[in-house]
Amino acid sequence: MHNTTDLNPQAALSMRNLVRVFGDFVACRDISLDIPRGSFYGIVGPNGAGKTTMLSMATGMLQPTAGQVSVLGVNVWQDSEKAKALLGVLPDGVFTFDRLSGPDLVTYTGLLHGLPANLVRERTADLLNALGLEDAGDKLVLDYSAGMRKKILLACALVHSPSVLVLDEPFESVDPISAATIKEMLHSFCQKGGTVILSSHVMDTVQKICTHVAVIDHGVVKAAGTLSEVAQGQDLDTRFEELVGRHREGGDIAWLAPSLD
Ligand SMILES: Nc1ncnc2c1ncn2[C@@H]1O[C@H](COP(=O)(O)OP(=O)(O)OP(=O)(O)O)[C@@H](O)[C@H]1O
Repeated sequence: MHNTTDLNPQAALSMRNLVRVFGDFVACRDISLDIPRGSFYGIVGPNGAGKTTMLSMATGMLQPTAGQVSVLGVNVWQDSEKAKALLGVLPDGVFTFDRLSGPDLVTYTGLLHGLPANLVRERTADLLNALGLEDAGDKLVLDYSAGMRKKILLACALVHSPSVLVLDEPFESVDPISAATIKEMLHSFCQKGGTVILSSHVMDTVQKICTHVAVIDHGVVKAAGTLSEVAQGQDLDTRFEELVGRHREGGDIAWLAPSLD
């Protein structure tokens, strides 16, 4: 039994009292969450709720103002090299080396992780093929479509075969056939004992593929647990609205109408 104030070394990802302040704005306010190993964990919340901020702190990309986080018992901010080897991260809209071709970007990422060149070559080919990017050839990532860009960054997150995947909106802009392939890939990764944490705005996707879910709003965890614990017998969409309670009146903007003359 672990003290709830301590990081939980059994968890895939354990966060304790994470806080992030930007100027005088508190984006994350005292977030504590344990993500069980082998779970498929959905993070949902309205725009600006703090999901990306939380995941960035949890993956060593954004320094917390306060709090602790560990991945499989390794402290992310004290032992960052070891932690980063365990993590595969698809960040939301950050800078990448986009003047490289897709295959070069994945290869470069694999080599940075210290993998041997022949293994990187094989894995790069497998990933491009599985994600339907084999025809992009030498096109620079800069010239990729939004969905292609998402998929090549996913390939970069997977190339070193991490144990815990943290994916910020992995299906955004991705076509339905590629999305189905990615879901299958992630599902099989979980079945082998891997952990997937993803943020999404699509409740239907979360309801269909996730085992667990956390609802974040205004920088705090409103509810977290298995899907059925959080949904409490309701549709996840309905429960979400109930938890964040934010349906706004004013959907009818009087001047927003086609000109009929
Ligand atoms: N670098 C920054 N400087 C100032 N404010 C920031 C910064 N990064 C994030 N914020 C603010 O923190 C809040 C949470 O942002 P965050 O990107 O974590 O939300 P989110 O839940 O991921 O939203 P979305 O669903 O729209 O992607 C927002 O109000 C945002 O403007």
